[in-house]
Amino acid sequence: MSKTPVALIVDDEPDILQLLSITLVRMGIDTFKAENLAQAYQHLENQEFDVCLTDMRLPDGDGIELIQFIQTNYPNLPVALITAHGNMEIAIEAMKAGAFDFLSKPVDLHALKNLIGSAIKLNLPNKSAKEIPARPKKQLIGDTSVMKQLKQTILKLSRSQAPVFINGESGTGKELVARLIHFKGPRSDAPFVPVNCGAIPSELMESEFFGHKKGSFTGAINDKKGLFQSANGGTLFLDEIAELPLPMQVKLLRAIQEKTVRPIGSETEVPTNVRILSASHKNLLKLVETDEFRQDLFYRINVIELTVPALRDRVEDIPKIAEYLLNQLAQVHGVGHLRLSQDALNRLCHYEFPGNIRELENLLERAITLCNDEEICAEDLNLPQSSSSMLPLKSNIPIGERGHLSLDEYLEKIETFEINQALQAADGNKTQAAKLLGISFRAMRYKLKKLAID
Ligand SMILES: Nc1ncnc2c1ncn2[C@@H]1O[C@H](COP(=O)(O)OP(=O)(O)OP(=O)(O)O)[C@@H](O)[C@H]1O
Repeated sequence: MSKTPVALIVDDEPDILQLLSITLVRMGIDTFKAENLAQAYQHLENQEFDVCLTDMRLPDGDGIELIQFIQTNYPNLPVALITAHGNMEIAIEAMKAGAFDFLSKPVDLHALKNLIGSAIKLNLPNKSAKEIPARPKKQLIGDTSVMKQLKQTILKLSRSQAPVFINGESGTGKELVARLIHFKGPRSDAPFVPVNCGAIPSELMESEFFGHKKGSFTGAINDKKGLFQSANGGTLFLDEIAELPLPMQVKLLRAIQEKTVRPIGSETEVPTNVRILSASHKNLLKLVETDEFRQDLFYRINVIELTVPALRDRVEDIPKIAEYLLNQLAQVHGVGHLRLSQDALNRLCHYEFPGNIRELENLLERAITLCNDEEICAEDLNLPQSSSSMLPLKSNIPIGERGHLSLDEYLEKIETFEINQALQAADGNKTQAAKLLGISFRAMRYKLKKLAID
């Protein structure tokens, strides 16, 4: 029989303490109560706990102190802060200090149950291999110190419910990092729902995120669940969050803050229990300064920021990553063992990789189809002539030789050239090509149409 979970509740108001205790006991959890920090420290010394709930204001200190104490002395114990309603600043401070999650007063029973459920799962013994749900097959390869640090941070963050913003150039592995945070944490048997914010047409965004009721607008022929509801219990990964139009940013902030959504055409709010992870290759703080991204949303999603380094900043990892990707590609293509010649490896280690690991993946995939035997040589890689080139997508349009062309025609020619180069580097993937060019998917779609590029 599994052991009964034990919770520590810390609050200086006896009524609240009693109420929380009764609620938890009804959920099958043993509780210990403390009215101040001193009592809490004493309980922690005498008893092992599975979860701790603490109020912010305590007679001999505050909840943040307790969170820090637990982080240092009992790092495996999930602790959540109970805050005054709407006090997001304190909630964010608590999560930065290592709190697993927070609850707003008056405590909502549904939210409390979800929180306790996730916390208890954290310390359950590892599931047997059979029980483990589909995990991401892909691994995060790399032994450089920056990658070791990243892996440790992922493990730590997987135990928390805090929103994480993942920054890094296109193709560095931001989505992979988000998946790992999800799959190593207590939400792993619920869905991980990735969404590319730059790829949803603005007019459909609200319905995509929050769902709609049948008949609520032309074309709404059925009830539709939104992404928040699809990710319920799990994680919603907002990729390219900088591409969200401002009106949508307001609605998203509200949904995150209130933990409810209202489908279009519905009278009622639906509670949601979703962890938000987000990513962008852009500098969000700069966008906040130019009023292109809302500051309040920025602070809400960026409680913890994680940077995935560019491949050129961890060159020592290139051989291992290349070998790993080659093995994966060999399986996909049904070919035997493949290896890189020393020459090919040298070329890769000297290449700039503007498209990072995704570009390496594309490049190896092309090389597999070109190579004659099981060894991939430097020529098969088809890298630009000058391997030390910092800009492999250099325009070959002579600047200053506009000739008879008008300025617009000349600029269009350069644009067409650069877009074709990016499409080639991204193996025809328009979303990736747009990222390489530093433009949104919408802008890319517009330009492809305008310039009649196939
Ligand atoms: N460290 C790594 N080891 C092995 N494979 C990796 C690593 N990092 C990324 N990859 C692989 O590289 C590809 C690109 O990664 P991913 O999609 O996570 O990047 P991204 O930063 O989210 O890209 P984008 O900005 O374009 O959305 C994926 O196939 C991923 O599995």
